[in-house]
Parts: sequence; structure tokens; C-alpha cells
Amino acid sequence: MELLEVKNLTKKYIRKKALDGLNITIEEGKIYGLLGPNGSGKTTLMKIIAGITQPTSGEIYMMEKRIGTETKKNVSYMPTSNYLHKWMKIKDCINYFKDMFEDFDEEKAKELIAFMGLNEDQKVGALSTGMLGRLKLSLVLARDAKLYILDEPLNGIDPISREKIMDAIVSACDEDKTLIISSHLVKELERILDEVIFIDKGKVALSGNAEDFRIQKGVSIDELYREVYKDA
Ligand SMILES: Nc1ncnc2c1ncn2[C@@H]1O[C@H](COP(=O)(O)OP(=O)(O)OP(=O)(O)O)[C@@H](O)[C@H]1O
Repeated sequence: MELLEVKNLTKKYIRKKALDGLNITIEEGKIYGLLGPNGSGKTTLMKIIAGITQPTSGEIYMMEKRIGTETKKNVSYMPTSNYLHKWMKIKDCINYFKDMFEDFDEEKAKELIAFMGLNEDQKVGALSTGMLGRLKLSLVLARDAKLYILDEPLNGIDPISREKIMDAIVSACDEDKTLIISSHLVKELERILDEVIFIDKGKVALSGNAEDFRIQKGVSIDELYREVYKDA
């Protein structure tokens, strides 16, 4: 079933067109990789879908409703930035999420935090980049949303922990959940992706089923990425 439809989406900043008539359809229950080089428009697209940034033109429908306050409740978004205060302990962050989101599952958050090797008494300000990334991800995945949007969840995470993080993503999300994950680390992310969307200069350069690409083109998604962006 179709969860999200993005039609002719454009976002202009004063000196730059970040999205240029972009069209995508997102189906329920799949994991999408949003892939593209620096500045291709991934974060802008994610922010618009999450309702944080307004598009210049174009339309987005979620379950056939135009996105807005009502649909926003169904989206759990993990930005690259850190929005958790340094003075907070991890347990304060759990309470913050509990207050903010009706669909937040405290027990699930605690389980994920423990699985990620974190302790509820640790302070946000004392966490390394990778540890902070694991905390943000645990909080976002502990919501019972329809759509999870994860902007660069593997950033700053060491190669061994990346595996753990991907396992957490897959196990935390039931089959009916939909994920859009952006990353430069295509090789690492590849094994969990159902669908891929390559974006370039604010437009879709190529999109489709990851397994179909592997069979039809005889290349991995990582190899396909290199092919799509060879001139970028
Ligand atoms: N607030 C802003 N003001 C002006 N230009 C912006 C703003 N945000 C993004 N841009 C520009 O829009 C383009 C797309 O940026 P965006 O952050 O969406 O790309 P990205 O694919 O997420 O890149 P990265 O992989 O480096 O995070 C870039 O050229 C960027 O400089």
C-alpha cells in the first residue's frame, strides 16, 4: 500500500535550488535508502517530509492526506543535529520523549538503550559522537510511528557498531513500518535496504527495488551508486 506520495517538490533557497521537481512514491512496510552525494538534497527532502521545512512548491500526501499537523504525528524523524541538551542524563531524554510523543514506548527505549551499550545515568554532554548517535536512534525507534526518517544514522559510528545499529533498526521495526534512511555508507547499509532512491541535484536520478537492480544489472547497490554518480 502507498504510504507517501511526493509530487513535483521544489525547494529554493536564496541562492540555491535544493529540490527541483522531485517525485517519489513510498510504499508501506519497506526500507528505503535515500542515497546521493553531498548537497544533492537528501536532508532537505527529509525535513520537508517530517514537516520541519516548508517546500517552495509541490505536494506531499501521506495516506492520501496532505501532510500537516495530523500526518506529522505518524513520522518519527532523526535529524543529524543534536537537539538533546548537554546537561540531560539519558533518563531525562527518555522522559522528554515521553512528554513529547504519545506513541513513545518507554520500555522499548530502555531496551534499545541497553542494547546500544548505553547507561541511563550517562550525561548527554559526556557522550561521544557515536554514543550520541545511538541514543538519538534509540529514542526515535522507540516511537510507534508509521514512518521513520533517519538522516545519516551511521555517521560517526565505528564499523563494528554500524552492524549493531542496523540490527537495532531492523529488529525495532515491525514489518508494517516504513523507513527512509539517508547515508553515504552505501556498502554498509545495503544489506537492509528493500528499495533505493538515488538523488542528484534535487531530482531522482534512479530508483527501484534493490534486489531487482542486483539481479538485472549484476552489480551491488554500492557499485551502482558509483556508476550513477561517476560524473558528480
Ligand atoms: N538553509 C539553507 N540555506 C541555503 N542553502 C541551503 C540550506 N540548506 C541546504 N541548502 C543547500 O541546498 C542543497 C541541498 O542540501 P541538503 O542538505 O539537502 O543536501 P544533502 O544531500 O543532505 O547533503 P549532505 O549529504 O552533505 O548532508 C545544498 O546545496 C545546500 O547548500
